[in-house]
Amino acid sequence: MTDPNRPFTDEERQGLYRAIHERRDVRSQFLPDPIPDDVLARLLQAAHHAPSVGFMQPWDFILIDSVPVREQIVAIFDQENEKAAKNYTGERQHTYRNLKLQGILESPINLCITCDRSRGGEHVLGRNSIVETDLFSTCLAVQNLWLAARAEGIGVGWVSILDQQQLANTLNLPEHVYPLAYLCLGYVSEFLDQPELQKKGWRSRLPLEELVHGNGWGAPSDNQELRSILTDRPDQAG
Ligand SMILES: Cc1cc2c(cc1C)N(C[C@H](O)[C@H](O)[C@H](O)COP(=O)(O)O)c1[nH]c(=O)[nH]c(=O)c1N2
Repeated sequence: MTDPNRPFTDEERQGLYRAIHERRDVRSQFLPDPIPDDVLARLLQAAHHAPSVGFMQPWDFILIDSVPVREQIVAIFDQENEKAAKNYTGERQHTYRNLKLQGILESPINLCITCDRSRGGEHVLGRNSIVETDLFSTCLAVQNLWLAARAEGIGVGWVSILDQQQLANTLNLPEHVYPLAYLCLGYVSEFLDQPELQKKGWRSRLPLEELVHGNGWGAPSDNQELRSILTDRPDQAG
């Protein structure tokens, strides 16, 4: 058995930061190649090892490879995306309509990660005050899977332009199970070097130093040394 207190080697630490910084939301670059079962199992294990409130583990994993089911999801997406496009006018709407925001059929497999809101019974440790902590926990499972996938060379795209009730009906979810994340998974032709929305001029990454406050909202931190290095990626410093 390995010692859980052994320090991470430099290489292990760099690998983790690399997965974090080079993870991308993928829509356009999927290849049709299937994901081998052992790789898929590792991704699901990574998700299942996420933290969860009261160790509730509220997630289930619905693997969707059926083309007819995925076509139904695309129809839900098209309907919601049309509504979303109408939130913009002029050039902005034109840009929106030219964004590719899902790879449901291009990817070889889709995965819906759900949150069973009743798992663990009526009183889940840590969930008595903030009831949404089951949803937060499930988001952490998504992120674990997303990072593990990046390390495996697999792209993940989150599709949320979907009517939740129609999605739940299509996947036959019981009433107490919430479809938290609809994900497209597959190998990719390339990982972009920056978020696709940034590359296409939709929105840019905010400067971290503007987001770090001291002792309350809006007050810049007094820690000048910290402020001066926030512009660099700390894993690449020195
Ligand atoms: C909860 C949630 C929901 C969505 C997303 C993300 C998350 C966290 N993202 C992906 C999102 O656009 C992307 O993460 C950002 O643009 C940043 O890019 P990278 O993920 O760093 O490549 C996303 N992308 C997309 O094309 N269609 C979508 O419906 C969604 N929905």
